Amino acid sequence: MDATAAASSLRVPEPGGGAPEIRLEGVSKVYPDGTVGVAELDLAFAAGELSVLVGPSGCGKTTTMKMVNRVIEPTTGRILLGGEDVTRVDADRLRRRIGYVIQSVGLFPHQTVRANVATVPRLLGWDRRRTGDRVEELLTLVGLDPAVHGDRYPAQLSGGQRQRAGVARALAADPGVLLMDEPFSAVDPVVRERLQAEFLRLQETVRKTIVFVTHDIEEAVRLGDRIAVMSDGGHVEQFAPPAELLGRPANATVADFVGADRGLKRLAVTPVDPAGLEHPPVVGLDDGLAEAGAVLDRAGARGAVVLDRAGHPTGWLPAARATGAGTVAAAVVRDDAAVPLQAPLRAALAAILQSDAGWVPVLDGGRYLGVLTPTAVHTALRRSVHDPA
Ligand SMILES: Nc1ncnc2c1ncn2[C@@H]1O[C@H](COP(=O)(O)OP(=O)(O)OP(=O)(O)O)[C@@H](O)[C@H]1O
Repeated sequence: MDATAAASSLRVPEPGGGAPEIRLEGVSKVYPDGTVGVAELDLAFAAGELSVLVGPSGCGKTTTMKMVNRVIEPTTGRILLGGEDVTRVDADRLRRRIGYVIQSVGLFPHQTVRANVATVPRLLGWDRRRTGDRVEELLTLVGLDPAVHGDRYPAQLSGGQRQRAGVARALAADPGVLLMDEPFSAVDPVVRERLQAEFLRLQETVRKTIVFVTHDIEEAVRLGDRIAVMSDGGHVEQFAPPAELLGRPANATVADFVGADRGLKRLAVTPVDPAGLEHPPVVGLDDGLAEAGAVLDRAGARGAVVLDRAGHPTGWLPAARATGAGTVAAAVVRDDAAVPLQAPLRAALAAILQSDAGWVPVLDGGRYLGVLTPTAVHTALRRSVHDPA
C-alpha cells in the first residue's frame, strides 16, 4: 500500500479522535521547590493546526506542553480539549488520546518496531488483526518498510528511522492531539530537513492538533501554522503565523529571538505575489527570429520569454540572439525552470539564481503568468513587513 492509500484509511475516526482545539486557561505550574515554570498562561492551539513553542532555555516550553497530557500536573487553571475540561480526568486514559513524540524517541529497546508501534492499540484492547493492520499501515505511512524494519529492534535502526518509528507509534491509535518535544533535534541537518518535509506532508493528510517544542527558529518557521515565542515564566510574547512573526515582531524580545536575518527567513513563508510579476515580451518557438527581434526592440527588453507549442515556458531569447533568419527554436536558451504561484519566495529566488535570464517564469496550474525578478522578490518581502499574511 502506498503512503496516500495508508493515509486515507487513517481518517476513520477513533474514539477520542478528531482534532480538538486545546485551550489553556489561567494555567500555572509552580514546582515543589518554588520555581515558577509557567504563570497564568492563557493560550489556545487551534484544531488541526501545528503550533510551535519556541523561546530561550528554561522559559517553560516543555512545562507548557507536558501539562497538556498531564505528564506535568498544572498547579492551577484548566486545560480543555475540544471544550472538555481534562484537568481532572484519569491521566492514563487522557494520554491514550494524545500522541507523544520526544527527542530520544522513547521506543522500548527490548521490543521490536512492530511491538512498539502497537503499544497504545494494545492498551486500548484492539484485537490482534486490527492492531496488526494498523501497524503495517502506519509504518508504511511514515516511510518504513514493515517487511524490512518491522521486526528490528530500535538499536538496529538509524536515527532518522527511529524518529519515524516514534511518529508511527504516536499516531497508532489515531489520537486527535500530538505533542512533539524536539522530535527532530537528534538527527543531522540533512536528515532533519527530510523528516520535516515528510512530516509536513503527513500533517496535511492527518491534520492533528499539534503542539511542537523546538529550539530552532528555522524549524518553527518551516513547520508552524502559528508560533508562540515564550520568555521566562512561560510568558507568551507573541503567538502568530510565521510570516507575521517575522514581518512584524511584537517587541524587541521577539525581534531578538527571531534574529536579525528574519528578512531572509521570511523568504520561506512569503508566497509569490501575482501583482509583483513582470511581463517581458513573450515569443513562441515557431516565431521568426527577425520578428522576435523587432518585438524586443520595440519593448526595449533585453530578452523574451519563450513558450513552447503548449504554452509552457521553455527558455528565454536574449536580445543579442534575436537576429538573422530562422525561428526562435534555433536561438532559444533552453531552461524549463518555473515555479507555481503558491511557491515560497525562497524557492523562486533559488530558481532565479540558477538561471541566466535573471528571472523565473511563474505558473498558475499550467498557465504562464509572468516572470519573477530579484526586484519583485525584494518588493514582496518589503510588502510582507507592512501587510503580513
Ligand atoms: N522538576 C522541576 N523542579 C523544579 N524546577 C523545574 C522542574 N522542571 C523544570 N523546572 C524549571 O521550570 C522552568 C521551565 O522549565 P522547562 O523545562 O519548561 O523549560 P524549557 O523552555 O522547556 O527549557 P529547555 O529549552 O531548556 O528544554 C525552568 O526554570 C526549569 O528550571
